[in-house]
Amino acid sequence: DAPYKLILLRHGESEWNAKNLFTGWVDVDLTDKGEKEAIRGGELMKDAGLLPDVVHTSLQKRAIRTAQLSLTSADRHWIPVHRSWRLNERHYGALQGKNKAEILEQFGEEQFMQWRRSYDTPPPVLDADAEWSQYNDARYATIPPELRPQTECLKDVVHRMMPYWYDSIVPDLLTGRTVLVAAHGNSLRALVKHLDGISDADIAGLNIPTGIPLAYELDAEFKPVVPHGTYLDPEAAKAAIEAVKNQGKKK
Ligand SMILES: Cc1ccc(S(=O)(=O)Nc2cc3c(c(O)c2O)C(=O)c2ccccc2C3=O)cc1
Repeated sequence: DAPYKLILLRHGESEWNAKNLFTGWVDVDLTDKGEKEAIRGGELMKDAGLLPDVVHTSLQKRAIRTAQLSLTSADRHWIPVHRSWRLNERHYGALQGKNKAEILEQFGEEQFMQWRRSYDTPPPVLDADAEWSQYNDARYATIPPELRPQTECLKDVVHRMMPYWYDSIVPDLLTGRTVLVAAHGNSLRALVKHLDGISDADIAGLNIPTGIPLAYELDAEFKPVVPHGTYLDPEAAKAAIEAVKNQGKKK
């Protein structure tokens, strides 16, 4: 019975975050800093006595390794793990592999700002045989080709993530298990949008700090007992959220 315990953990710095490139479905690894963030995330769970019984993650190594590193430092490396493309980062289409300057040059400020704020406008598609395409990657062979993303808007991410929430995560919660979801900025945004009932207009402005577990207690209707959940290191979370807000204002 309620309350159900859910922990969200966004992977830390990746090799392309450090280079300020759009990553999306490109499968880059964590940097040393990103690994340390994951380890600290596990320590925070352990200190809080919030021990996952099962973990759900994506098919991308930065999330898979964040799950493993955090669970190891929480002494919970032995729990069952489930991986799905439905928890992958948002597919950034033709922007994958590009930095801000290249995008501004190629598409202009107007288009850039529109994409940035938009909920339902996807970037241009990435051709199946393009340099940063994963269209023919073995791990996506089980997705029917017509369903395989070649670009996504946030709305697309919500729609492909929600079946996984209902069919795979909720059943685990219903058995009384504490569930860890170790995933990405936009796949976690999609989940938080659903949990907290955030509007299409507001969700683009929501940033989930990396490496700090976000704990939700859900009632019998799967509504958060505390809206927006509780970060296991509230000060660090507050500072990180402020920093991203200021970074976004930077020209
Ligand atoms: C690689 C990169 C480019 C631009 C930035 S930003 O400082 O301008 N902030 C930023 C930019 C964007 C985005 C963003 O969240 C952001 O913080 C987007 O979400 C986005 C979604 C679909 C197309 C384009 C964007 C987008 O340009 C950060 C990182």
